[in-house]
Amino acid sequence: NVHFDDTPFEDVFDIETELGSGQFAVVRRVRDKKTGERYAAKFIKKRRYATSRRGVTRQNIEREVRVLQKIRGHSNVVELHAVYETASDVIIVLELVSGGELFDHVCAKECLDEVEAAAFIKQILLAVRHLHSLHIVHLDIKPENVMLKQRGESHIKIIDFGLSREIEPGATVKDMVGTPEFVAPEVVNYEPLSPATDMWAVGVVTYILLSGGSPFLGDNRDETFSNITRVRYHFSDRYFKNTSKHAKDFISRLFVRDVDQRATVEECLQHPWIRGP
Ligand SMILES: Cc1ccc2c(c1)c1c3c(c(C)cc1n2CCCN)C(=O)NC3=O
Repeated sequence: NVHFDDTPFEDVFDIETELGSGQFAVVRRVRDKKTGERYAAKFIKKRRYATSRRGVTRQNIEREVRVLQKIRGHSNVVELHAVYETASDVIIVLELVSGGELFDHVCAKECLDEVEAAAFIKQILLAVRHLHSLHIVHLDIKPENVMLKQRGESHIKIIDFGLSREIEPGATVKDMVGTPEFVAPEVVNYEPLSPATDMWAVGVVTYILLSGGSPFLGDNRDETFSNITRVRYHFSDRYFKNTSKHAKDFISRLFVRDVDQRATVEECLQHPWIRGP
């Protein structure tokens, strides 16, 4: 399991380059001094005082670590390697995925052909099925959080479980989380979150992979939210003229307002667009 090491982080790893940064976390590429192995280290700034709004609470950090521990062992989910703590940060050492973001891959090609897109979406569905089977929802599925293991290969890994949480069946979790253009109507309306919330986001990612455009994005946040709650999207002929009926049906089964009617991950894996010929 994960060793919560008392050895100072700096004694074990050399810090190489910064890979990315968010509001309260910085991700750096690090190298184990003994083995030469490279990892991604996520430095999470700890909240100093209860009344502060800066930094992340211990409870939220422990939740992310607990989720990472629980989901280990699936080839489409990034592996947790170790956890360290300093006075100011908790450092989560993670498997390094060096193929770049799926987002960049799509941008480089403007949009993907259906066979390639379906192959990526199938892997995302396999990772999501793993999470949902453990009653965990990701809550921030978007192209930036889907990364290629190696450049030029099509093996993807889901990363960044900073917003993920365990949702026991029947439990009610409400929270305004996620990235506006990917959130489901229940998030906008502050209604209970569920695995279906992830499935909506899979629909948005699929739409983007096939068209390069974002289905609900408006000129501002309010317009985006209004498009989402009214499920206002369309398959513009410009991008979807040559898209198969199966692909459009796959997306339409996910852009469903009623969470009980929305396709589950199992139904998506059985869909003709994913099962293929
Ligand atoms: C080569 C590279 C470049 C940027 C990276 C990563 C790897 C990366 C990684 C992770 C996270 C949470 C964020 C990461 N970022 C930040 C941007 C992610 N959307 C991670 O868990 N493993 C990574 O390799």
